[in-house]
Amino acid sequence: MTAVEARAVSKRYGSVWALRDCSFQLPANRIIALVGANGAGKSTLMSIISGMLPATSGTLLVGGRPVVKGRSSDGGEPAGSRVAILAQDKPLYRDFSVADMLRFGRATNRVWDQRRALSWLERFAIPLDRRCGKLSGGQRAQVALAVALGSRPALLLLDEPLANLDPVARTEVTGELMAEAAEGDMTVMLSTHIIAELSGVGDHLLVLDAGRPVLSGDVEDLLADHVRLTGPRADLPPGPGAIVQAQHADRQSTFVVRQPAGPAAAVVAPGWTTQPITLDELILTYLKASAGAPDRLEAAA
Ligand SMILES: Nc1ncnc2c1ncn2[C@@H]1O[C@H](COP(=O)(O)OP(=O)(O)OP(=O)(O)O)[C@@H](O)[C@H]1O
Repeated sequence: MTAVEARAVSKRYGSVWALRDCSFQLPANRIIALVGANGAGKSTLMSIISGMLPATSGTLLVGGRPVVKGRSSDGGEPAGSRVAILAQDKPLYRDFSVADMLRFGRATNRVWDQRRALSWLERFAIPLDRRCGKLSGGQRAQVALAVALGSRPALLLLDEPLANLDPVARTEVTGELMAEAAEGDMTVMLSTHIIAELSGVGDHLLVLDAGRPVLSGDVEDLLADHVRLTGPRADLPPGPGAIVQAQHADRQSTFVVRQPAGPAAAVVAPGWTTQPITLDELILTYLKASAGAPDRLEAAA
């Protein structure tokens, strides 16, 4: 099942291309990590997926249905294409109590699951009678998450939502979200520019660089498919596969290679060693490779 499909989606703000010809498919009921540097286009992509922002060109489908700008999350669409977005600024009414925010959620969403919202708040010990303006940044993030979860989205978009959480809370939140996704009726897409935040979080990866997807896939598959080969200086690695990165010193060459049939295809030629690659290394390798590509995005049309 596909949660989100992008077909040649581009977005231009004036003369700046924020997204350029993005095509990808993201599987349903998973945690998708959307990774990219500042300005890579993550917020823009999430805004388009949520229907808040129109694409300049291309088509985006959620749950198989094209996203139409302005369609609200309670606009009557089928359950499979309901989207909730938690943007960086976490809109909460400062004078509302936490309980008021849940009432607000119930009043503004056609579908509302009070039990789900309440149990999230209980899980993180957020006092219902406290005014939102008196909550810490991390607690406000939890309230916003509870309201988003209460709307029972098929797709929950979290735009750098964990920034205000301490490391313990962050691990707990992502663990709970993974459990909710594993129950089978919600896909979570969370964006970050901090690769270290990712470990153990996303099980599917989408890496954006300067508005283009440079890597997408199941994290385990990606890690299994890539290998680092080090050996005597050579122009090409000693086996099949696409070269993602090549580095040469006087007497030694190192290649990161994407192999056609997983690590079983690794050819260990005399003098060569193979090493697995970590998730951080994999992402950085693709970002570096993309930065060296000739058609970088800065050029405005
Ligand atoms: N409203 C806007 N008007 C003009 N340019 C914009 C606008 N919003 C974003 N941009 C530009 O589009 C590009 C992508 O921005 P976007 O906010 O989507 O990136 P991001 O990956 O979410 O970045 P960050 O991690 O810093 O939040 C950047 O070059 C940004 O300056």
